[in-house]
Amino acid sequence: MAFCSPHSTTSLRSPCTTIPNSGFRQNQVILFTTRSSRRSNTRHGARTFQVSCAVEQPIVIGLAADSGCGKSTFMRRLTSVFGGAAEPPKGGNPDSNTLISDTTTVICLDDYHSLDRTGRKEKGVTALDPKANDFDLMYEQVKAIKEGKAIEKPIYNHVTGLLDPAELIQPPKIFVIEGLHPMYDERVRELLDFSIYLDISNEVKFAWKIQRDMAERGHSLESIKASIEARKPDFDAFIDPQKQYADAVIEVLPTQLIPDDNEGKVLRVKLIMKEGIKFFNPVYLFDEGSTINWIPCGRKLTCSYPGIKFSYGPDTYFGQEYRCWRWMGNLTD
Ligand SMILES: Nc1ncnc2c1ncn2[C@@H]1O[C@H](COP(=O)(O)OP(=O)(O)OP(=O)(O)O)[C@@H](O)[C@H]1O
Ligand SMILES: O=C(CO)[C@H](O)[C@H](O)COP(=O)(O)O
Repeated sequence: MAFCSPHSTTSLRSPCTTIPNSGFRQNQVILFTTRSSRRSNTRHGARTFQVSCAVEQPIVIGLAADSGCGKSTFMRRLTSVFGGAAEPPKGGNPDSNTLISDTTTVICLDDYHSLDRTGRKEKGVTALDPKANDFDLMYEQVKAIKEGKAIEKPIYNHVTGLLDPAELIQPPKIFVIEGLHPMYDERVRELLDFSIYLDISNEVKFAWKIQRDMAERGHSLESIKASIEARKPDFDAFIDPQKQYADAVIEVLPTQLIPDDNEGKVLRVKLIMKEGIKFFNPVYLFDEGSTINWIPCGRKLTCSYPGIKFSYGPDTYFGQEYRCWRWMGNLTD
């Protein structure tokens, strides 16, 4: 939404600024001239008006999770909800981590790794360690986007493990920063309009990562397990604590409906939503504020064994008021 107000140029002392022809901008100044028979406020009958428009700032959303916890999967779904298919920047680096749709640009915070793969190995740090990341640049660039300015963002190349030349990112309507540390640095955190943490339990994380890294990335079971174990101390120290700052946390845990399930195909999901966030109304089931358990009868809804179970109700999380929506089971249709 844009708020526009017309002023005659003489009523404003501000100089006229030129605006680059790209993206969404704030404080746009548009000059236009009309012919007028009246001489007041005119030169040779021409009357000049200035329209200054405060255009909506990009909305900035942070999505945090460990590697292999479904950030890309979740973002693909979310950008399609916002509108348009998300694609890598056209004509750019084929290994770019960025996705752009009509409304939304998603950048991956791996692009702010200050140490490349060799550098991390030499220094004995993981990518989760803040020492391997440039938070000053992350802050400056997210702030610039929020101010409606384009940025030259570095690219971390996951294929080569090197830092590639920067890519140009224009300010979109919705700007999503996804990765390991969107809520780690207080300055970056303050810029977020909304934040989400995907809290995937170790059992589910193992199942998802093993299935993907063996099928798509050619890793062995042993190497995947070793990598998850090696990252665990830094995950606990630097990634997991960010969930206390999130406006919404999505916990994914193994089901309790099937005793000793180790397939990880039937899940238990808990959506924890902070109260009182601007523009965000926690979702609820049937009756706001109630707690509901529901097992569908099976005649109206098709669901395979073991069925599904919902509940909804108020909860506390890190000492704050939240609404909590729980889902257990599997809907097939
Ligand atoms: N909601 C889900 N239900 C079932 N499987 C999922 C879900 N989300 C993700 N997965 C599976 O988990 C694996 C990892 O997901 P994804 O690639 O989206 O994670 P990521 O956090 O983007 O990983 P990375 O940071 O390592 O690139 C994929 O194989 C995907 O199919
Ligand atoms: O935790 C990660 C975030 O996705 C990656 O492991 C990190 O970015 C390093 O990447 P790579 O293993 O490709 O060098």
